[in-house]
Amino acid sequence: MGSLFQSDENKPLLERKINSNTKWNSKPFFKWGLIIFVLCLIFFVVIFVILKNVNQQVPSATTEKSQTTKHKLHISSVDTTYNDYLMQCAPRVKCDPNAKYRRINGSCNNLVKPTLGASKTPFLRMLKANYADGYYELRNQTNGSALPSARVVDINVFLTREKYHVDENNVLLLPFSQLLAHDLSGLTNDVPENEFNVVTDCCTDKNARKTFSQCQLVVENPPDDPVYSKHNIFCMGLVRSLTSRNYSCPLYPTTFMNDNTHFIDASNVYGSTDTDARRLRLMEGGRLNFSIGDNGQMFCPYQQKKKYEPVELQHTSFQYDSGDPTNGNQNLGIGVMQTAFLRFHNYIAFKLMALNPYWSDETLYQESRRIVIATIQRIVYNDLLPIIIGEDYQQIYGINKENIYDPTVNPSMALELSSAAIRVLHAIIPVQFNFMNNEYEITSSENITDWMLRPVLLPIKDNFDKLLKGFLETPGRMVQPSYNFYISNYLFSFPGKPRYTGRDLLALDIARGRDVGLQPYIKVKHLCGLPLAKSFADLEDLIHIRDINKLKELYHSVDDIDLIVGLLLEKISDGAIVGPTTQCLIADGFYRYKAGDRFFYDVQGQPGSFTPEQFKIIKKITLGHVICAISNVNHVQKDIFKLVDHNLFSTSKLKCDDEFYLSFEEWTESNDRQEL
Ligand code: HEM
Ligand SMILES: [Ca+2]
Repeated sequence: MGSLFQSDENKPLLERKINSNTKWNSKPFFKWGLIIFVLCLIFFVVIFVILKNVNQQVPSATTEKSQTTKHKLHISSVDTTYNDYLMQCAPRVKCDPNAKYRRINGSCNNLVKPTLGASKTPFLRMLKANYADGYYELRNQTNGSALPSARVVDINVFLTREKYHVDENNVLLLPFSQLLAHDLSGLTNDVPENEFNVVTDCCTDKNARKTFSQCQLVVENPPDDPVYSKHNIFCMGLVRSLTSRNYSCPLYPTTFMNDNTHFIDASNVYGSTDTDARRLRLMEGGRLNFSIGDNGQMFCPYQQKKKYEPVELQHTSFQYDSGDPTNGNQNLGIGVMQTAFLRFHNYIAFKLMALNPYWSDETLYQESRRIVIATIQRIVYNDLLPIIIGEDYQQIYGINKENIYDPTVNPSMALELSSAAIRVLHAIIPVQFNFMNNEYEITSSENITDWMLRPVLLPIKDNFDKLLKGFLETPGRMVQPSYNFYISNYLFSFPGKPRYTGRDLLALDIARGRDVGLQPYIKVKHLCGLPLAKSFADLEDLIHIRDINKLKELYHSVDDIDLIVGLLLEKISDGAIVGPTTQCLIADGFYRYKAGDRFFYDVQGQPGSFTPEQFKIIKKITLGHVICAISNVNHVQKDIFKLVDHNLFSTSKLKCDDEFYLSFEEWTESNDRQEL
């Protein structure tokens, strides 16, 4: 031992100096050395355990590494096939870094990876795809047996206890959220056709399931189905989604492409391809093309007859055209929103033209578009998200901060979000829409499911205004563990045919999660930093024991529960309208769509940034301004998504004429000459 310390001279200088300054002899030094050694050992063990835990929380990507963590709550997402997509399929894109306006297809937002967030690029995955064959076949339970039928899950867990709890929010929350959903996400059905180009119904066509892989998503209705069995309807002919293979881009594991731009950029108003955008433009005064309704009001243009139409669209007399016509026509609510933002665009274009008579059609179009997009982004982050995930959560997550653009953030939509978490809001779909006049009288009501894919009611008389008024004045349905009875049974029933020819939206959502290969609920919950459930009993922290017991009867293991099923059953978090895992997934997504968007309205120092004076105006625009500008509704509430009884709180109703005047003076050319 002594000899060890005799060779002290060979030690590094610093250490030797310390030793020389202390009067340690070899014995205490040995003692301290041992202590330091033990402390180091403990330190390394702790680090090892932490790292192991982190690895378990975020399973490694198949092809690409995790993104940097931006905040302690942020999910380190995996981006499974984006690099493969870049190498094998991405088109070459040349960007102009000085371009002032975002491109229609979303490319060139990120100047390093120009296709990030563009339309027809892969959805992001937070966790690896979960398929039986690791590739495409729908997942099985952990014991190898098939998952329970999605319809059976709905009937047993949700449908039988369907009650209608009303909310303090109004119905407007629904169509605006839906408009947003289809701005961000566009998964397309892979509709099978036979050799005569006739669309095949995967349920009724006996051979279809053997012939077409698309038909694997058929959902079996149980023999004791409360609605369908007495009419001898034993299945729902759902079809799988288009994959990258349909875009001549064979990626492994199966990759789904977003048909819309991933950004919040009103792509469902303007289109996600240049061809669509051009078709939708009037090419005059910067305005969008439109049609005229009964009373001379402006509506979306009619859709030109397409050669091929999915079966659902064939039974309608006419369809409106828009940036996402399939979803834009889906129900009267989203139809109102599509119309509202088309009108708002044309309203702004008209105002800008009055201020700048010499501006070209292109400049008027792009400037109006830029203001419309900024308006939508502002409503989402200022008014919508605080209701959905809660203001505090939004603050903690860092979503509220201005000017947070970071080119390393991937702005893509995650499948966990689009095919599960956002769809939790399907629970707020009411049964009916009320038509209301400015005297607050309900003049009629229509079942939403009776008018799916049939926007024919919209342009009749003053229906548009009355629907909008009805949205503002009718209490919404609270998020709860069920969808309403109609949407759970009569979705897309054929006009003229009985309602029971329809489908079940909740079963469809469960099936869609399986189609895109989502991991089960507990894995995603754990990814959000919540405890990993190892048994059904462990679910009790967030799910009611009564529901756990039902899940036990349906699923073999806690590890088999479908994501959306768990999300819908979770206790609602304080200050939010959704549970903690949904909150976490939504927060993650909306952090991306902001921090990953170079053209986000509050980003400064970019060619597309608003001038400080323009920015001040943008910050004043609310959904109230939009409604007042584009409709005959004459009063709106300040908290636009809150239900305010006009009898009790007449002062909280603001008069459109007085309160919601919009001026775009800051866009006059003399003020903004360098930028235009
Ligand atoms: C009356 C209102 C609504 C109806 C009838 C409705 C119905 C539907 C249907 C039928 C689908 C396609 C399901 C599939 O094949 O996978 C869908 C998809 C979707 N819905 Fe809704 N929905 C409504 C409102 C909402 C709302 C309020 C939200 C929430 C923000 C929402 C979010 C979504 C999302 C994110 C998708 C997936 C979009 C995609 O990736 O293509 N929906 N909805
Ligand atoms: Ca978009």
